[in-house]
Amino acid sequence: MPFTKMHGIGNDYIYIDCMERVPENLPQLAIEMSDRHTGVGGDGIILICPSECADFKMRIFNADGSEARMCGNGSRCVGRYVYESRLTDKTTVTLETLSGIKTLRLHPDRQGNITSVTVDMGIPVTAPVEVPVRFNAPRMVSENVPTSQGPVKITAVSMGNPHGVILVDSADNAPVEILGPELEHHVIWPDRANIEFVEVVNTTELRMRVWERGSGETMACGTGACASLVACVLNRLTERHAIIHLLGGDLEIEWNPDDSHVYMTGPAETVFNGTYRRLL
Ligand SMILES: N[C@@H](CCC[C@H](N)C(=O)O)C(=O)O
Repeated sequence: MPFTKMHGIGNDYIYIDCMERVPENLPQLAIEMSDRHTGVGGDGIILICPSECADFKMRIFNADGSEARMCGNGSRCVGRYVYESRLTDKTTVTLETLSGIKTLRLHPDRQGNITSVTVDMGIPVTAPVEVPVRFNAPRMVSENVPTSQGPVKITAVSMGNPHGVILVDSADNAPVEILGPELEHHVIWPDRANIEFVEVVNTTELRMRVWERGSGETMACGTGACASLVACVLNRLTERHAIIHLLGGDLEIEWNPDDSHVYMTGPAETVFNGTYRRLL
């Protein structure tokens, strides 16, 4: 089975062209291929499929085999893949996902390589929640958040998939590996969640680390970056247009006041092509 390894600022997935045929047992395939010791290695797999209502359809499976509804970094890579594989010659591409149809604007350079992609991520859905978990963490930014024993203030944002955004003094020192898995599985979420730890640098810059549902800490999360900006705007901490610094690089996010859509711009990189032979 041919595949292409791609990443969006270090959020790496294995892309499988399913325009002709879809492999069997996708959750198990995602677990096998994503394994960084015994597989190809990645944060999950992404299938590029035909669509009846858009130019293409994207399906994403996390490294633990769970299927997600949307992937920001993945959608940019799908844009680059379909253009550079000549599956389309359009630079505005519609992409069906489990959370609706997204529009991708591809930005080719003079050689025709797609250096960056802007994705219309749609309208976010938000809710503030308080979660009573215990943690030993640096002091949180918000005055509402007590110290080590008390509730954590979370802004819950759906970008088509669920996110819990927590404000921290320092992204570097955030307890991502301790609080991340605890909050991912907290009972407040009907189907787990992605957890973002966000440091406000200034009104147009954030630093963010993420614990992703089904994949653990990753280098970046596109939907998470969008959710973080939305949470910061709602908490009156930033403007509606900001640069989000993640472990793997930067994303530009805008929450447009006219249409209320969130727009994400960033790179998409191809790493290598390969062939995978399933042994089981
Ligand atoms: N890394 C992705 C999000 C992938 C899905 C997520 N782990 C989920 O389960 O919702 C992104 O760039 O948005």
